[in-house]
Amino acid sequence: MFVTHLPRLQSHHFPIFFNSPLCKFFVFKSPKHQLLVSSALLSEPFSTALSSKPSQINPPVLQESRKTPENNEPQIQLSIEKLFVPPDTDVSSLKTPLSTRVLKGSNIILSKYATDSQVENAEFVKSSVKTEDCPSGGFPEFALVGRSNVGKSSLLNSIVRRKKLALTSKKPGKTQCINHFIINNSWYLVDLPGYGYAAAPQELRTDWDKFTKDYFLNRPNLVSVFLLIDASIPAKKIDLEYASWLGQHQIPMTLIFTKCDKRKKKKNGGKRPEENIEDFQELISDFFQTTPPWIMSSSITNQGRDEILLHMSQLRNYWLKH
Ligand SMILES: Nc1nc2c(ncn2[C@@H]2O[C@H](COP(=O)(O)OP(=O)(O)OP(=O)(O)O)[C@@H](O)[C@H]2O)c(=O)[nH]1
Ligand SMILES: [Mg+2]
Repeated sequence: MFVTHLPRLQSHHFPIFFNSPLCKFFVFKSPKHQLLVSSALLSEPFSTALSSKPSQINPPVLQESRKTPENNEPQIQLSIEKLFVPPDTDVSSLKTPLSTRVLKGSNIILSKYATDSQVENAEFVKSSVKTEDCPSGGFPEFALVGRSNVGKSSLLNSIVRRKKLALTSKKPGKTQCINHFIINNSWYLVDLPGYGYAAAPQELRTDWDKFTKDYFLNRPNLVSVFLLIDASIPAKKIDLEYASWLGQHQIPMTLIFTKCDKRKKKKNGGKRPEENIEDFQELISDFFQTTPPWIMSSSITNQGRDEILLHMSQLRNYWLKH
């Protein structure tokens, strides 16, 4: 189901560090995910993924380029204001070309905070159904949320390179608690129940919705939510509404597009993951003033695993220093 109307979020909902770029276009090519940059120069970074509190500057309105490439490969074309530049990052002073600083299959610029991204060890800590029961200690954490069956638990396993650390299932509704996993004894990954599982009893669904939203609103060490969206199917209204809810409550968000390995046109409702991702971007541009950071992934091919870890490391290290 497609969304026809969602509330437009005002600029004060999102911290923006963006300052007039010399507008040039980025071309994101698929399936090789090459990024071609004609030229680029930015003077200030901007952020939607991290709970920092910058002064607010409206981004300039730039055109999006949608040229067809000569070899007819599908592509996502991004203008500079659709890139995510981490806070405290001055891309005009980067020594390497900006194109080499964009994480593969994403709109994310890599900052000086991207260090210690390897997972050395990962352990399950505990399951909770109340925010106040979650582990104490104040380590930075990232929560995986998304529709039931979108692949949250599978992505967690892919990230930590363990097949069964988080339990997965073909049937939706597998994860039912706030599950904390500690990584390298220094940060948490959190697996959450999915939303939108129509077959679950209404009471249970309301319960999951209540405690996950309470967790988002009241967990002080939550660095960013990772909202998972199935890229193998067209955008769902419930996903757009969830993204909108996170934005309205100023909860930092990164979009992870899952199941990017599912490329068969028939199964995908006639659209490839790149096209569904582009459609989703288009739909959220109606209610987000700046593009949130996003990354393409697959738990089958492990696409996006290193990029997600690098992005988490830069968000985490910035958070720890501020
Ligand atoms: N092709 C493909 N299948 C995937 C991918 N990720 C997950 N799946 C499959 O999708 C199904 C659901 O995966 P889970 O990881 O359990 O999904 P979940 O979001 O944790 O689901 P709930 O806990 O029920 O909310 C399983 O059959 C997975 O094998 C992916 O990247 N590609
Ligand atoms: Mg799960």
